[in-house]
Amino acid sequence: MKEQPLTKGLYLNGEFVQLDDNFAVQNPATFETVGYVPNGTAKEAKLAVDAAHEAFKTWSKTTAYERAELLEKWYKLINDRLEVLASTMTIEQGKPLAEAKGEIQYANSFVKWFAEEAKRIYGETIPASVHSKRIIVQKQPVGVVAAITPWNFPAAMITRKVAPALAAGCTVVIKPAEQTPLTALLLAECAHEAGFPAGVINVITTEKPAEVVDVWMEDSRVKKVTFTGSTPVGKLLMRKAADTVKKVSLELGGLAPFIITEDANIQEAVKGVVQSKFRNAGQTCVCANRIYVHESIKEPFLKAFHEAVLTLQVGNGLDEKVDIGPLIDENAVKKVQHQLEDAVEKGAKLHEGPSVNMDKGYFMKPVVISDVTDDMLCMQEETFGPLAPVSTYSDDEEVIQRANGTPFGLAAYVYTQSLKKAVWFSENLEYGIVGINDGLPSVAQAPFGGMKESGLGREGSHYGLDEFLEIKFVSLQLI
Ligand SMILES: NC(=O)c1ccc[n+]([C@@H]2O[C@H](COP(=O)([O-])OP(=O)(O)OC[C@H]3O[C@@H](n4cnc5c(N)ncnc54)[C@H](O)[C@@H]3O)[C@@H](O)[C@H]2O)c1
Ligand SMILES: N[C@@H](CC=O)C(=O)O
Repeated sequence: MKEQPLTKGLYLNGEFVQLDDNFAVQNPATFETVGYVPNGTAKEAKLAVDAAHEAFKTWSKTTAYERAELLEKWYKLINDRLEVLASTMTIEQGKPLAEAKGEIQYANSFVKWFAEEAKRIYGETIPASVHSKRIIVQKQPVGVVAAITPWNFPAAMITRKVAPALAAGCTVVIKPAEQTPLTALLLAECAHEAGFPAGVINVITTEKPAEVVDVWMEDSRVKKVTFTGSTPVGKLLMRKAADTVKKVSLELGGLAPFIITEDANIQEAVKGVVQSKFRNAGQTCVCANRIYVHESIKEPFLKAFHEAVLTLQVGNGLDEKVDIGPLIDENAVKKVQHQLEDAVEKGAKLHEGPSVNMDKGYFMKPVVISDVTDDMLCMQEETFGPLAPVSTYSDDEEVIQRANGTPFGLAAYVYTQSLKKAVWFSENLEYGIVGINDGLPSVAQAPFGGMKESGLGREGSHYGLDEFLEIKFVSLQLI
């Protein structure tokens, strides 16, 4: 029997609210409508800030232990609903069910980590230069936080922001991506049942992102904006934040180099590059985008890489044999196809991928191209799809220059068996995250974020908590 589309309300001041105007959520694998959610407007955006501002007055005064307890309850409810959260994510976003479950666990690891970390928001005392004074440093929550998230990680990009914000004592207004609001609202249902007070968490779904987010950018009660998404939208928000001098964290696009040196273990490098390149059909900010292989191992690497790619199965993510689901929409498919055509026109060699027999859905087969040069589009702009361009290099100085020669600086990878090279590359790559013989470096306890135009600030770890805290210097004179 065909499932009925889910109908959900947006989450405002502790209630799920229906609106007359709703928009449809489409399954990118089948084009079916899988849900309807409210099309929030400036009105709901303002009501959300009113609620979050009011709730901040009491939430910010709770003890770290009280906040930790609620975060732990949220964690447990998310865990209990792992299956429904994952299947909802697969039908609205497309990623294979096993990957969706992995994302829910990854998302929940932030809730767990920050539940524990809430209790470790330590201040400091600093030796004063006169007998009569004491210098005390206190940390306090910044206030109402606006969190704007993308569709590629519909759960983890929310919890990576919201869990530390709540742990710090902030309240939040969230705008999930229009493609993936259902997962966000299920997370809100878990939070509601966990017992967070009304107004502490608000989720405004909308098909008009600028209308909602502009209200938050203009409102001086919103003290911080934390955004994950494309670099152009991130820059726009940074400009808008200037008027009220909001704190800003930006997790933006990448163009990750994946360097395989002459002494690398080729089988391990292939495993790592497949993991990094094709996770979420190539739609992750830290995906290998430019693969640089030392010229002396080009042939054995390409052969092993191509063989591995031919084993990948493309299809509907609900089918458990599937490794690669659909892309998010038609524009995503067009962008990757355009990069592929541009590369082949400029001389790249195509190594055909596995066959894909889907009559509907935004599917693309994974392909490898070799003889790639830096003037090709796939080496200059984020691909966000299953196209793997392989270029060769001859010495380390040359490849580091090519790897760093971009405005992006999110993640980079190096596969090598030489300790000296591992250290040299990790010190010279201008990237916020460097995976050495590791194609999957993201974890809750480590700082995630980019340099240059890939972003500002860090998420995850104790650094990610600092983003939601003000530092107050109290100068105490004993008179
Ligand atoms: N660095 C990271 O941690 C990280 C993680 C995931 C994704 N990303 C990046 O995100 C991008 C893919 O996500 P996307 O396509 O959803 O990005 P996007 O910038 O189009 O959208 C991200 C969010 O911004 C909202 N938005 C869009 N236009 C807006 C506007 N004018 N004003 C206010 N909000 C607006 C969207 O509705 C969505 O919620 C890629 O570039 C990827 O690298 C980065
Ligand atoms: N893939 C990232 C998120 C960006 O897309 C992660 O590992 O957290």
